Amino acid sequence: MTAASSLPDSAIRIRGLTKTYAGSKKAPPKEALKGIDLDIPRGTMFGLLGPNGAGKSTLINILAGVVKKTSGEVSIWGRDIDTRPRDARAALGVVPQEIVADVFFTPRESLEVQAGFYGVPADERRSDALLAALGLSDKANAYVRALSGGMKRRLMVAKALVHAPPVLILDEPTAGVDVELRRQLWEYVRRLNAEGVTILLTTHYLEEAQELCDTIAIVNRGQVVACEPTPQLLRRLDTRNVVVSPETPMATPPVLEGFEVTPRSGGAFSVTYRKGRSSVEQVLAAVRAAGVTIADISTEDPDLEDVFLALTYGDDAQGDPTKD
Ligand SMILES: Nc1ncnc2c1ncn2[C@@H]1O[C@H](COP(=O)(O)OP(=O)(O)OP(=O)(O)O)[C@@H](O)[C@H]1O
Repeated sequence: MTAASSLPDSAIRIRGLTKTYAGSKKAPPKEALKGIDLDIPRGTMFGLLGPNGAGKSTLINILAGVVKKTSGEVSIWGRDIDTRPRDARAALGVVPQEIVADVFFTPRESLEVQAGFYGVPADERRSDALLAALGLSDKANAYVRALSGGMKRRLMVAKALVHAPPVLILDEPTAGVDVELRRQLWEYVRRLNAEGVTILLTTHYLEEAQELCDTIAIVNRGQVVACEPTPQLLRRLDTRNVVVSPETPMATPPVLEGFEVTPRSGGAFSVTYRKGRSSVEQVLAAVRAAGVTIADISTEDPDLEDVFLALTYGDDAQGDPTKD
């Protein structure tokens, strides 16, 4: 057991976490999280990646204390969210997906109110330092409704940091954000991380996660399908698609042993292969061997859906003797 004075190895520790949303007359109950185990090491920049509806927001809302879990254990900075909810929340700053603007306050007032909410004593408040760090000093006394969308978003980052939490969650922080703001935001987040703040970032974008995060967990349909150091995960995701248009359009694409085949519009189909394991040449040979005459081909890099397919496919294929 760790001594009370030492820092936890895991900034966030999750075991067997499930969440089922109650159903209604119109909708059946929804099992949004199906038993999540996750350790987010202290000091890391951790990416939580998944498509729409994967369960990312549910997970984050449970951490933030706004959604009640169905079962499982969660601790933040070594503090159990069931037995020490206030302490657990105090260790966490959350920048939500949606911009929530306090229209009646100036940015400085907004930070002061938030600091008051967390019980930060007046002499420990750092509103001006945060405004400066996020490039909002000259807007300190402006009305929030006069700020641009990007400024409001930066103000939300500042608000999440008023109580100097050791763990910061950024939920889809760059959705709808322009390139320049994205760059500034990442620069600041990297600086925070270098100062020791553990960062948990959720995103739809593999590119964003791979650029920023040292570890990436992929969630799909309420389950963690991968959790690895970024370089290791990227090696596993080394997939490409070959899109084949046959001479005669095919309503049902051929079955190609060792490859994932997906129908495309117009009687075409795509074949997903691992660059490290196969080549376009081998894909084409397999297509021809299946009796297909090729009219045209193109290649494309995978999107997130293909990544999930590749990951799940890889798992299914493990130990499969037919696979070379
Ligand atoms: N309050 C709710 N009641 C019922 N079902 C819900 C509720 N909130 C979320 N869900 C369902 O739970 C599943 C997970 O949703 P969640 O919002 O956690 O996913 P997500 O990965 O955050 O997606 P997004 O990227 O779109 O925010 C989805 O099928 C969603 O429809």
